[in-house]
Amino acid sequence: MIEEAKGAAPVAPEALLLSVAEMAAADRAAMARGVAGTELMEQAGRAVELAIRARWSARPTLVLCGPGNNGGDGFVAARRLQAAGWPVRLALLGTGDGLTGDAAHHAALWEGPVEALAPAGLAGAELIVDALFGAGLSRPLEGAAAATVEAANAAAVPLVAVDVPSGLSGDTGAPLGPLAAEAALTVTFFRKKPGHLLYPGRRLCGEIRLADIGIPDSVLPELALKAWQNGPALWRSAFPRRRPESHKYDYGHAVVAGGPMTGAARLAALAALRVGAGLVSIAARPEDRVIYALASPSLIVRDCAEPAAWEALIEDERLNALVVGPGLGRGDTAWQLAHAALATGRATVLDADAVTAAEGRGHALFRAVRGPVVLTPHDGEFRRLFPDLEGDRLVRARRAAERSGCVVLLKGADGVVAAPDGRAAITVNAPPALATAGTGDVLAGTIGGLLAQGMPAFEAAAAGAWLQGEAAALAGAGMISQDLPERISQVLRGAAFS
Ligand SMILES: NC(=O)C1=CN([C@@H]2O[C@H](COP(=O)(O)OP(=O)(O)OC[C@H]3O[C@@H](n4cnc5c(N)ncnc54)[C@H](O)[C@@H]3O)[C@@H](O)[C@H]2O)[C@H](O)CC1
Ligand SMILES: [K+]
Repeated sequence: MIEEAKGAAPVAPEALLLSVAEMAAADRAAMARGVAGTELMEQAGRAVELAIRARWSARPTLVLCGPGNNGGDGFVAARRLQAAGWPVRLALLGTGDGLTGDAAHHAALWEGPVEALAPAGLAGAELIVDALFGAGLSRPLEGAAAATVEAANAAAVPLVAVDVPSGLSGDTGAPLGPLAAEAALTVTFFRKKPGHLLYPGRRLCGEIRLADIGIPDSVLPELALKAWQNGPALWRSAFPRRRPESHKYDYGHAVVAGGPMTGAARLAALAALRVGAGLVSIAARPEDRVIYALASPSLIVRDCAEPAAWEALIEDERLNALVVGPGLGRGDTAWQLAHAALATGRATVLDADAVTAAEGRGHALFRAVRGPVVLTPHDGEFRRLFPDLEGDRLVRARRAAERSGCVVLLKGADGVVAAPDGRAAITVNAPPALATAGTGDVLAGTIGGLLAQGMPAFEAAAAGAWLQGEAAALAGAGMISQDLPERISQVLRGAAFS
């Protein structure tokens, strides 16, 4: 289990996400260590200049500066682009009286004219730099700022956002109000924010470039450090290692509760096998026995005609990971099987029909949680299980995890894995092809297979979500869910961590 404690060396420091408030704390901590604010700003503006010059050749550029430090970055970028020979104009929101400190310092270094910010000013620009608002945005865009951003979005001119597209919340990835800039490129600093990865923010940012501006990583232990961009760095140390001297019992025994939709349970079981579970069983109704037996000679089919048989079956503690939900169908069976699984206190994945069966009675389910449980709802299932939770996906997933005592994987293109202790990971590698029937079954089985091998629940859910994305990318656009289990093996064969 990755234990996070303030002051501890952070896990996967390069994948950490900082909230807007944590970023400001990092800035302050850097300055407390003697890094000058004007130097941070110079480096931020330099990062913007270099990112622009790496992608575009010199062209008439208009830099839009806001009244604060985001604007200060814009002044630096404008000055540096001009020094590199670019034709640069600068337009400022307001009179500039509000510019203080670092921003005033850099505004004074700008030798060109300062225009008043207005939509008409966009005429002739072939590149726009949006340095209006960043971390300090506190209300919807209005007045000249709103009109100019609206005109910029309508113009067929690439826009480069400084830190975050103006109008967008760096924490939620949602615009504050009806309007946010649409960027071709966003240059941000020190660490990404959740808003860079959560939709629509991920789309509005365009390409994201992360720049080091001189804030030392040594400031990190002072910060909360509970959110990451999902990737192997976050859970590699907890990933099952294949050892030559091991035998299959070392890799656990996952059991999937089979139901009338046999395809779903087969997908889940095959995924558990492919991700390396030592043994995988399917608890099958007699009438489905042959179908499951034909799915793969590696699958063990156990007769399980009704919930009482399931309860008897899972008394066997060698079955150390239980997957309940895929293919069970709506109705009370899923609820009974889920409760029996939770009562064992063993690692359990509740997916699809098991999540839906808890609709309106989540508390009864959560009270039954005794051991590591991973819930894998999509948006609709989540809303039915946690109808009162508001906020962005990161906030809602965290609250659901805290309330349920389970790891919650809120599936989606910006999937969020959240643990009851507040840790969270946002997945960025889910290709659109994943929105296909059956991928949830594969995901549930993959996580079950990792739990069977002893991975802690948060890391297993994060690794499962990431593997799913990589496997889908390998499978390509025409992917169907049954391609995925084999592709997961392919990803593992090529991975340095398994
Ligand atoms: N040392 C540092 O902190 C560094 C920060 N960097 C850049 O600074 C911005 C954050 O700057 P800040 O001054 O806190 O806020 P903004 O510039 O984003 O906003 C300015 C100001 O505007 C007011 N405001 C908020 N919303 C609106 C609105 N809708 N309309 C009008 N005015 C609004 C509010 O008072 C804000 O304070 C960060 O994003 C970085 O770009 C450097 O990059 C590194 C050093
Ligand atoms: K901006």
